[in-house]
Amino acid sequence: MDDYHHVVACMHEVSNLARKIQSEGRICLALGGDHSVTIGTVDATVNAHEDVAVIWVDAHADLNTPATSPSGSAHGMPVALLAKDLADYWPYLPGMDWQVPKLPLSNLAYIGLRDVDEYERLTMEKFNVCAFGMQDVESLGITGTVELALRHVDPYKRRAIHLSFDIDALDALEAPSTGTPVRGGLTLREGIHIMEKVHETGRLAAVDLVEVNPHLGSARDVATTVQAAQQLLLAAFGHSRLGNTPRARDLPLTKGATLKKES
Ligand SMILES: NC(=[NH2+])NCCC[C@H](N)C(=O)O
Ligand SMILES: [Mn+2]
Repeated sequence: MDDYHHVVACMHEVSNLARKIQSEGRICLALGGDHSVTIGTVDATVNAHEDVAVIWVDAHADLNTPATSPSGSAHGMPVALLAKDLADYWPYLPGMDWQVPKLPLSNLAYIGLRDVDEYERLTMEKFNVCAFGMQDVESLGITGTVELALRHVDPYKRRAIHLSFDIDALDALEAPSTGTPVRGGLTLREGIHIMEKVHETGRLAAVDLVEVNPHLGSARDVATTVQAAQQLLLAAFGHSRLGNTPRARDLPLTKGATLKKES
């Protein structure tokens, strides 16, 4: 692919901004768009924190290099570019001098895989990458899957967590407006469960919600996809399906009503 270095150069800006947000102690949210935005956002997370775990929820592994990619698409490559273990597999690309691959593949877990290219498979086997494909979600259930994924990437419960969620991890019925949809995926409920459990750790540092493309599909497809993305994000940021207690913990009195007994 000839213009990958342009993408990488733009991602320098994204990384700087995302790093600033995280250094202020805020959770960085990136909405996309192309999954290659993670070249900037994950770079920021690994530089803003000592020790980082990545949960990558996706139908695809996004683990190609220019030498292995069947499509040449940048969104199929970000994990390979970020991975420390794969540094030697990249040629020198002008514009990417700022980017140092720092993420150990052992700190990453995939959830939702069901469309993995041959060389991505080979890479996963060679580097023993932790991956929960849809078969695993079927046999372990989503609760077991998330528990094991978190235990793998963050065994001592002390790492900052970067959660990268490609909307195509959801079944194409749940999120049709995306560029590379694959049937047989997660339900929205399973996606929400992942978000809730990662939120519960209290160590969420950054979230990407990507590959939402409102230019694809009918108006109904777009509404379905955008609503799914909204539900996922609410869950990631602490919205409870059972309701959240208001910050002001007192129940307001209706005008004219008086409390007879202190409760
Ligand atoms: N973020 C995505 N939607 N990635 C899809 C990648 C598809 C395919 N594996 C490729 O490398 O071209
Ligand atoms: Mn992806």
